[in-house]
Amino acid sequence: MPLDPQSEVVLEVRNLTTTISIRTDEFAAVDNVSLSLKRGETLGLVGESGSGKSLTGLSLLNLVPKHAARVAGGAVMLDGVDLLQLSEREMRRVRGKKISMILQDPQTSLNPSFSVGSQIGEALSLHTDVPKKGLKAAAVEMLRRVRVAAPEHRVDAYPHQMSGGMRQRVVGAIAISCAPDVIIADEPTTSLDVTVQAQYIRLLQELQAETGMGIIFITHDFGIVAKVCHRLAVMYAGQIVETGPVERIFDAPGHPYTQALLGSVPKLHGQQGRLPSISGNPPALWNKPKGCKFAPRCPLADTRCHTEEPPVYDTPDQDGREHWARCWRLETQ
Ligand SMILES: Nc1ncnc2c1ncn2[C@@H]1O[C@H](COP(=O)(O)OP(=O)(O)OP(=O)(O)O)[C@@H](O)[C@H]1O
Repeated sequence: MPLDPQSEVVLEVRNLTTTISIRTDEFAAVDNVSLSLKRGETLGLVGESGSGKSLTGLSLLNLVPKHAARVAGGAVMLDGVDLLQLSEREMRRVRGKKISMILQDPQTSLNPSFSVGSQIGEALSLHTDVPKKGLKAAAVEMLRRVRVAAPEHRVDAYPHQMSGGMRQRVVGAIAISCAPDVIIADEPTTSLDVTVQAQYIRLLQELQAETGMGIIFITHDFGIVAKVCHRLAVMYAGQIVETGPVERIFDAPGHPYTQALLGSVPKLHGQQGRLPSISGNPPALWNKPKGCKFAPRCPLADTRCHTEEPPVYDTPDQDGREHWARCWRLETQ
């Protein structure tokens, strides 16, 4: 789905840093992350396990697990307001209404003891002025919007009485019930089988076309990225190492990490592919290399890569669309 180039920016993240406490020390698991999202745009956040994708998503809603993590710096601008400056009480009003999250496992997002209708109704009553009497009818309407068959009956069902795909639709209904500007979808299809995955992705796209919401789509799966994302941000060891339009990154990845990830992945519009494994492991939080974080695994690294952190180099495409990567090799290009 092409994105209107005039589309306005809805979310702007600047220098977001989130630390994890280990004993008496704190380590940056999200390291100076900056990104932006336009209305109607889907931005894919990709990278290996542990690269900081989920923590980035949680930081945007100020939902990091407080016992272990802390948003230590940066700004998350939504509608001119820095969400990181809001009190927990103010933030509760924003969550769900302006920015929502869909998690990987619908089991953890739905309460097994309440009917799905009452859970959708609760979201609606928190953030909209639908009167109490009208909540059930509004929940039925939401279920219809996420293409749940026989919504008048399903509204009274409990989560365990539904299939995984249907539960994820209910989570989607809750997330969009208040027409948020931004949805963070963290591996929302991982627990679904391939056919249901495809249906769910189509649903998200349809809802996006209807509402113009921006989506940050966190995934391991480049097949899904090719289908749903307009732009990509590739994460490694807590940093974004490359950002650009999806086709551009598939055709001409700038960072050796992205190149390695794409190495054995089918081309755009090809069949689905998980991230292939790259030899070696990402660094531990407490043991990140001094220079480029990827240098120890990079086949192209030279001495400087091991000692000096590379800056960001812009390599826009011929239409001038933003594309950059954090790699010394781009210095001379
Ligand atoms: N609650 C926590 N306690 C301790 N460390 C954590 C916690 N949550 C995340 N981390 C650490 O922060 C880093 C980033 O984790 P994060 O879950 O954001 O990665 P990810 O890219 O989303 O991985 P995955 O794809 O496996 O979900 C990892 O090193 C992880 O071990």
